Amino acid sequence: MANRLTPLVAGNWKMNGLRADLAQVAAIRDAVAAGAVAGAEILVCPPATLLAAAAQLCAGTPVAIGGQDCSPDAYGAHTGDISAEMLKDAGASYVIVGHSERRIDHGESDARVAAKAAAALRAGLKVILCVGETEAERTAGQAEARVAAQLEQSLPPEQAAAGRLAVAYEPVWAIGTGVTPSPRDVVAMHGFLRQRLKTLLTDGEVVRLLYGGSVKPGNAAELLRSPDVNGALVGGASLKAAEFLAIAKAVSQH
Ligand SMILES: O=C(CO)COP(=O)(O)O
Repeated sequence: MANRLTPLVAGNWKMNGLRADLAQVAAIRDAVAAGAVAGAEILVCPPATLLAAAAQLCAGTPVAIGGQDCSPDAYGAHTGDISAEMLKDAGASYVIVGHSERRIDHGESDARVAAKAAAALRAGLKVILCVGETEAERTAGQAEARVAAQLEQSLPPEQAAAGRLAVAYEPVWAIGTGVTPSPRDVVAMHGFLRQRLKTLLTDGEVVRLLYGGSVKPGNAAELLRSPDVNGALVGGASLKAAEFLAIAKAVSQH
């Protein structure tokens, strides 16, 4: 049975954006409020410095704001870290955990990612959990095994996750490179992830599966049209409202 889940189109600004760029958030908000992307849920994840201001701009509108990471701890002596409670307090409703840039740059293990996801759910946030293989793993024929292991080991506890979990498939080699898997490969991996999710979670059928990695206005419709692709996690192309909205339109119309 094919899923017909409301697609989620999420922008991950990564370490980009100064206060002047809040104009992009306002432009996204205005277009969404005017009905430009009816049929898709829109989320912007700015850097932590802009989160409260972005949330204020979007308060009372359908545009959600999210964090890009959170601590597994609620508070305490963890210099530089931000807790899920703080994100929530600043106006976030989502947080991304387990992005490959965090796994690689900060040595985050699957267990730590699972603890972050659990902390986010405890704080009342929704979670986008990222998984994805490296180029070497794909070349070695280990893409599915790698992604399955990451999924299993970084999932938060099932009860907490119900209705509040999305999984993003982001092949590391497709992030920021302009190279994407073929639409066929995306369909195959998402189908595989759907089966794994159904085995692991009672509501695995309705967990949204996002694709991320060099999504652009020109390839969004083709990459995202499979029933098991329930949205996108967009990096570089989410920094400009016009590009992000073009992707969201392509997703909402398929
Ligand atoms: O990592 C990504 C989103 O989280 C994808 O980034 P790009 O869209 O810039 O390839």
